[in-house]
Amino acid sequence: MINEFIELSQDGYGIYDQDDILIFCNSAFAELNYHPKEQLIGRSFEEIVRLNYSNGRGAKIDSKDVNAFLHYAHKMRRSRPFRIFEVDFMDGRWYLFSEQVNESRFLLVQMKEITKQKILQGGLENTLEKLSELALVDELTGCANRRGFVNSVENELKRNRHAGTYSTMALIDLDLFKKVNDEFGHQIGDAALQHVTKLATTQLRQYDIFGRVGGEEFAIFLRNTDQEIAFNIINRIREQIAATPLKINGHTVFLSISVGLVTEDSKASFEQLYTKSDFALYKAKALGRNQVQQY
Ligand SMILES: Nc1nc2c(ncn2[C@@H]2O[C@H](COP(=O)(O)OP(=O)(O)OP(=O)(O)O)[C@@H](O)[C@H]2O)c(=O)[nH]1
Repeated sequence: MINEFIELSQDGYGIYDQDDILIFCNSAFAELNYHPKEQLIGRSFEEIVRLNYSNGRGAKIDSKDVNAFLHYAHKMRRSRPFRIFEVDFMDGRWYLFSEQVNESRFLLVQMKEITKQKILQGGLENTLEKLSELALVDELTGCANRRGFVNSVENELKRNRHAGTYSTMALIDLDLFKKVNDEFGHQIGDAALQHVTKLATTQLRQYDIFGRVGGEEFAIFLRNTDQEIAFNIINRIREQIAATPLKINGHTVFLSISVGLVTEDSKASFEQLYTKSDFALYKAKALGRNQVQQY
């Protein structure tokens, strides 16, 4: 009875003896090895692999070197009483293989097709990756959004808590941005936000953290940077933005930024840095905009 069900099964079943000669297989196993049962039984595992490989069929062999693959497979087969692993085939199908060894070192192989599950899993992984990216990235400018910025800065602060170094946070707000939108329209306003992002990020070092933390508000975190150097970097960004108007659709849009900056030792929290730089930003606005003020 069990033999009848094994023969009917969609899963492939095969038994290799201690010399790795195939002594039994069902029809599904034969079909998965692209030969009738009679042509497979009596052949060794190695012969079957070589046969499929020479016909461009069977398991995808990463190294493109069938000898290296066989060397690896021989090492792994019977290395444990039970093994389970996934195999992708040259025709695009995926199989879950399991190998069971008995006391006489005979090996029972079971092959179950999992192509559908692999496709779903791949789609799900891609979607998850995109979703987590979306959660941290600002769609308009491509830089970190508020959450992405906070995450990165908090990780950095955690890493540097005991380093005894200085870090700087700068809060940037576009000046009179409402007028830009009112005069040129929201679309050009959006382009201005992209323009500012590009100008700022090209001035920054690879490990500086930049993000859009509000509608027309950006923030920069400079680790390991004392006040004077930080001021120079941020002021250069301010000068560059003031000197590089956005030219778009025949318009020239002049932009400037106000910046509040604070430098603290590595024990400061994100909230402390943010509150202090916001305070300095308020000062920069009150004193006439297009300037950097330090806390
Ligand atoms: N185009 C565009 N505009 C935005 C976006 N987010 C916020 N804004 C605009 O930014 C403007 C901010 O205006 P306010 O907060 O009044 O400040 P301001 O005009 O920049 O003036 P000051 O900050 O005082 O220099 C508003 O008009 C918002 O509509 C966005 O994603 N795209």
